[in-house]
Amino acid sequence: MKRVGLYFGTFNPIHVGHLIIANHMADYTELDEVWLIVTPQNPFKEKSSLLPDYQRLDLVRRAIEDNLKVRVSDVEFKLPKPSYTINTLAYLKEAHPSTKFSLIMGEDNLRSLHKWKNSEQILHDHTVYVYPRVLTIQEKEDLKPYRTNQLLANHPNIKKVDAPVMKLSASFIRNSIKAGHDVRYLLTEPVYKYVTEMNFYKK
Ligand SMILES: Nc1ncnc2c1ncn2[C@@H]1O[C@H](COP(=O)(O)OP(=O)(O)OP(=O)(O)O)[C@@H](O)[C@H]1O
Ligand SMILES: O=C(O)c1ccc[n+]([C@@H]2O[C@H](COP(=O)([O-])O)[C@@H](O)[C@H]2O)c1
Repeated sequence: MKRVGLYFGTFNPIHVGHLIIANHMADYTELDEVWLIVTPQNPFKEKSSLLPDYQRLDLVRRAIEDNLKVRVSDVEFKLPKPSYTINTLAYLKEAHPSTKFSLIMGEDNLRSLHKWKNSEQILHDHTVYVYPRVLTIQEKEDLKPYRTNQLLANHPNIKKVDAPVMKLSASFIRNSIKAGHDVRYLLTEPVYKYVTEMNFYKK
């Protein structure tokens, strides 16, 4: 059975922080592949600087190039919105019956996992690979209850992975481009070239 870790994100744009995690999970854990699931624009959320779905997907394709262990998926583009992870998992399981799907998320997202639709079922049926994040003092405070929460702290399906930590976000990159800073080392070369050519995030 193939083991695939799903890494969900807006990827607006995909940056080296995302790629380091995806590659680490594919290379250092028992996962065979990592699929980057590009999340469509949430119809309930206004985001003026959000590139259209197909352009963010294109950037992810350019970023992973020919990496056989890190793939991209547009599965959520065709599914009902908003994209509940439980629905995406159900669709993927049906489409790929001989694949075992796991989730990949940062420890910051553990804070809100209990609010996800059918979160207990997700945790019961899937391994969740959790990587460390650089947390602000407030985020550390917010996480405290979950560190001591039995469901999450000692859950057999939560696997902590000591992946490299990089304090970088897509919003920092967008703001940097807008302000005219040099972001070439924060993106892969093909992504940097394309973002520059297309004048993305300049306004
Ligand atoms: N530097 C990073 N290292 C590890 N994980 C990251 C990093 N940046 C973002 N992530 C995580 O990767 C997932 C996908 O990232 P996404 O593009 O949605 O967020 P982002 O880069 O923080 O973007 P934005 O700043 O626009 O919110 C999210 O779960 C996010 O928490
Ligand atoms: O399924 C849910 O109820 C659910 C609720 C919130 C977030 N998620 C997933 O988590 C990803 C990150 O969410 P967010 O809100 O941190 O951008 C998002 O792309 C979804 O795949 C899923």
